Amino acid sequence: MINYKDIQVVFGKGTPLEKQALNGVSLTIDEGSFVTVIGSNGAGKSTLLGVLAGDVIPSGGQVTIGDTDVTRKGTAARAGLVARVFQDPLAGSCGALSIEENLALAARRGESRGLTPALGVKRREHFRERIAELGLGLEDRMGDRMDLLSGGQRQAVSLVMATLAGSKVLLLDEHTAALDPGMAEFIMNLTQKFVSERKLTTLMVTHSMRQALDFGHRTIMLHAGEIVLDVSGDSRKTLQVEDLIAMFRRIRGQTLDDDALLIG
Ligand SMILES: Nc1ncnc2c1ncn2[C@@H]1O[C@H](COP(=O)(O)OP(=O)(O)OP(=O)(O)O)[C@@H](O)[C@H]1O
Repeated sequence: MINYKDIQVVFGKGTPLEKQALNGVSLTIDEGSFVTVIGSNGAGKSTLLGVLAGDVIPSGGQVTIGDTDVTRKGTAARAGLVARVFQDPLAGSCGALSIEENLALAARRGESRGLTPALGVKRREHFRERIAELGLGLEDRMGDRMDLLSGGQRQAVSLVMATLAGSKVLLLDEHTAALDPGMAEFIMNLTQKFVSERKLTTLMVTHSMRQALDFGHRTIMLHAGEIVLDVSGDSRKTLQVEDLIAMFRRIRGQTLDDDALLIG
């Protein structure tokens, strides 16, 4: 179980650019639950994920993952607990390293260094099998540099990387936003498969209202650093994309320029 308790995040405190990114967010997420997170630009969505990943340390409140209080732990200290996939496929991997080398690094997240060889024969075979499962033919390109792959191929490899070290929490930050619709669908199906097979507790930020309702068990909407909508169960099942867009409009108090962006 994940618990955010009265989380406050202030960037640039005491400067003219001071920004309250999260304002007393409290949220409990059951183990194995898949939560979709929506909200306008600057609402605090990435910050919410950052607080769990450890790259944002809150100025107030407490975050726990299971029995572990991670509030003040940095990213390295919780690397074995939390995995993250970003919008930019290269943000979570190293473009100059091969697919295989990236997988080797990902598999060692949260492990103490020097105990096991990063690329032993067994590990190599395991990586090859995991990549072959993607059905993209990348198992024959294990030595290719990551930055030679297409955006969709990189996101597929990034998802495999995120599930290699056995982290039970998966954070997805608009991980299909830069992909064409066909590839976005492929990556979402893969995401769904990994999440359900591995029973991952998942938070997925998306600007697509369609994705927000089609995937997961629960949807939350952030606005100005606060949770303004939290739906699950039957009330979520009956919710339509149009309802979400109407709420979005009401909360933002303005007309959206491009509904297609949100629906797609
Ligand atoms: N490191 C930082 N330093 C200063 N301000 C920041 C920092 N990170 C985020 N912010 C500010 O905090 C607010 C929340 O940012 P956040 O990235 O969480 O929003 P978001 O909902 O993910 O937005 P988007 O949909 O545009 O990605 C924004 O006003 C942003 O400019």
